[in-house]
Amino acid sequence: MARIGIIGSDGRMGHALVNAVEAAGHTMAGGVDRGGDTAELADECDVLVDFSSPAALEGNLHAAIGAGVPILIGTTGLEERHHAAIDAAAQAIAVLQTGNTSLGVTLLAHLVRDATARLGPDWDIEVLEMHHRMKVDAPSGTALLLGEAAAEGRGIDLAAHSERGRDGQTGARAEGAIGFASLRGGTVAGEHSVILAGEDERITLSHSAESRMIFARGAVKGAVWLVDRDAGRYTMPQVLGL
Ligand SMILES: NC(=O)C1=CN([C@@H]2O[C@H](COP(=O)(O)OP(=O)(O)OC[C@H]3O[C@@H](n4cnc5c(N)ncnc54)[C@H](OP(=O)(O)O)[C@@H]3O)[C@@H](O)[C@H]2O)C=CC1
Ligand SMILES: O=C(O)C1=N[C@H](C(=O)O)C[C@H](O)C1
Repeated sequence: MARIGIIGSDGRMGHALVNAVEAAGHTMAGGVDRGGDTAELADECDVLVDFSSPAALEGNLHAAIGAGVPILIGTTGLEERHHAAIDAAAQAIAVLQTGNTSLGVTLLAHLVRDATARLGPDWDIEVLEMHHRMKVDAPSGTALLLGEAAAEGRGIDLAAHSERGRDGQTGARAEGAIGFASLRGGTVAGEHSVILAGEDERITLSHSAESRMIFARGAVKGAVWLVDRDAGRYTMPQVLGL
């Protein structure tokens, strides 16, 4: 039984996580939100789970390192500097960061990597996502994770090939681009499609989240898996054995 501390406990994911922790037979060590004492929480738990905000990331890593506890980071909207901070923290503690903790998306990323590795470069890659009206970052962390999988399969660098937010006289599609489009509205928990568009045919690989519980269950699994791991940066495929 693991004692799990939740950062962002009063948010949409925080509420789902409380349910998932109890359902899996683990213990809620406590939760913090904006202005809370994350260092104190870290001292009282076996693992921290962070679904809050990129602005909180550095402080959360600092608290985890201070207490010597692992941390699972589900927060999205992370930039290069956040990933550098995670890499540095992973020298001292076990860290798992992912844009999506669900089993379905973890498998989808494998399928996307495999498909883009098998198809030639004349197949255009587009990533489409839709989320609820309250989501604050775009493209979603999952869209970026899937874009990364597509880029890996094709053997290219995602940053150098991303096309985001097309508008106006864009010109023809850049050769080798990986395009991203984001829709927002209603209460959609998470819809992602990777569209592979070739000459006269198209393949769509997609995932639909029907509830936030899929993310919460995956996060609890990942958090428990992190307890007592050596320092390092880990991934959801490692947790799920995919
Ligand atoms: N990886 C995955 O599988 C998933 C990732 N996410 C990501 O998780 C994050 C949270 O999503 P969601 O729950 O919908 O968002 P919410 O806005 O509902 O919840 C965020 C919570 O974090 C709190 N918070 C904000 N800033 C801080 C801070 N500095 N320190 C501690 N707590 C803070 C907020 O408090 P306050 O309201 O006071 O600001 C709020 O309670 C997002 O980045 C989202 O994209 C979501 C689903 C799945
Ligand atoms: O903010 C959300 O709600 C979600 N965020 C994650 C993302 O950015 O991909 C995961 C999930 O799609 C829900």
